[in-house]
Amino acid sequence: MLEAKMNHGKDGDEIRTGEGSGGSAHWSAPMAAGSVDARVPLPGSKSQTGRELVLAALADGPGLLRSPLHSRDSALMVDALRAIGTTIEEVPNDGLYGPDLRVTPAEELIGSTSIECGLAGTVMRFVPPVAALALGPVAFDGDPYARKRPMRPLLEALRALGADIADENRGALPFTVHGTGSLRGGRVEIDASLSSQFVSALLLSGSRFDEGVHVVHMGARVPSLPHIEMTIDALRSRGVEVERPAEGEWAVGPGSIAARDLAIEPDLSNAAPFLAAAVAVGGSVTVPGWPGETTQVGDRLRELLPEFGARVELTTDGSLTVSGDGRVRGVELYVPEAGELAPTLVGLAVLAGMQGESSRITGIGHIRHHETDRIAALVAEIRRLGGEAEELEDGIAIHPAELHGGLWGAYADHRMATTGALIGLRVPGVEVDDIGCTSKTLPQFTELWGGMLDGETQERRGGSGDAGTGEEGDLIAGLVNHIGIPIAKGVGRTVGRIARGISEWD
Ligand SMILES: O=C(O)C1=C[C@@H](OP(=O)(O)O)[C@@H](O)[C@H](O)C1
Ligand SMILES: C=C(OP(=O)(O)O)C(=O)O
Repeated sequence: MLEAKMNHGKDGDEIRTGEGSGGSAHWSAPMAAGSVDARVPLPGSKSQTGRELVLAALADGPGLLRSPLHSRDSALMVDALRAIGTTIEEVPNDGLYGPDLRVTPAEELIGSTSIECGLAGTVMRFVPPVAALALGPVAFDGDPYARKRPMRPLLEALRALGADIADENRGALPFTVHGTGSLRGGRVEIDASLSSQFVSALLLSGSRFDEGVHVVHMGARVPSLPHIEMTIDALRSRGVEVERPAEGEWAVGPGSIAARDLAIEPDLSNAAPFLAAAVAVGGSVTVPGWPGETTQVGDRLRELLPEFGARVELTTDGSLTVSGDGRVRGVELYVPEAGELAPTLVGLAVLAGMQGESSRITGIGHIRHHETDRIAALVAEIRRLGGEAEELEDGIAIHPAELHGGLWGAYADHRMATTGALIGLRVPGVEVDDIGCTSKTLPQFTELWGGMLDGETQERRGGSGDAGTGEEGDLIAGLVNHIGIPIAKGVGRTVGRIARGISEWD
């Protein structure tokens, strides 16, 4: 499994611009020579993997996570839970993207350890309540920008529930949770307007608090509500009753969390740039394994991409196909629930701007607190390539403009990096400064992106083998076709490369 050792910017100064944030070489974003035609199977959901790891560590017996995500964020979560005594073992499977995980909860969670959060919001928010249940101090720290991400409302809520926390950076990383083996719990007021993860964090561990937890949101709009639905869903599927006493309130009673053997869905938010590619350059992209029912916010792409002019089809065998004709319409979108998708949506809006159309994407003020200030970063990078973008208090406006090539800063943010790749499909000479930061949730990004475009090359060449070295990939594509998940040969080759490379990732 990928180890959590890629600390983008960890030893350097705070990452402010995209230039050289991670130390990896610039990546020339490939331009599309024509339309795309590819199937792109994606690894597991970051958000589900993180939740299910936490719940499995707190459960009443050993459990299994099938086809989990293996990426920097998930590795950090695994390491964090191991550090406080959880046993997590890899179990080989037949999947494309790494082993299953068997999780055996600790008899007693232990402290006197430290936890590296990297840039993972899920680790820095979901693990501190678990650490309060451990015996002894647990010190948390993360990447330079992680120290800027809001923590205060959660730390204050945990204190109000009985936790002892020392936060030398006053409301941000680094801080130390002095666990005592239990937490009183009860009713707590919290302002979750900066991140839904504060609510999810309290609910995930809440049933292990002596009095359970009753979370009362006090403040402006809570963003990313589907992620709270995902938390509730995950808890209910493990026998934890979750109530909603009123709007903006969630409660779980004290009790146990059932151990489970479950499968993680593909990451539908990571599907966004791939599906958007079909809108950007025309043709079609299919993501297999699309769940018929899901709480993942990426499912909203089925309504959001048609706003740009795409056609979307979800087949009964669970494949989502997005098709376009290369014309990208401007949009007016208000998407507080889908901040995670916003960088891709903005990328498409930029391409619409190149076709003379204006767009406004609002309801996303909270993405200033994601891996970087995404509103400032997107506007700065779009302008750097000659685009016309404007920061709004709660979003971004894009105006018609031609773009030219140049450096696209990723700010150590995986979704900034993939947005640079998306724009680079239509703008020659886009260089992403730190494509390596896609390892946060999708270490295979460049291979899958190249494979998607190889599929396009194959299509233009009439489907014959083209790259000369693709036998193994063709074999895998053929095999996977045989078991019912057809993929383009180019992607098959990619998966072949990934399969060969898995043991080299760490
Ligand atoms: O709970 C989760 O897994 C997440 C919640 C959301 O955070 P915010 O509420 O901070 O937007 C989302 O953007 C993030 O990528 C993952
Ligand atoms: C906001 C994101 O991540 P995190 O879980 O670190 O908050 C994201 O993946 O877009």
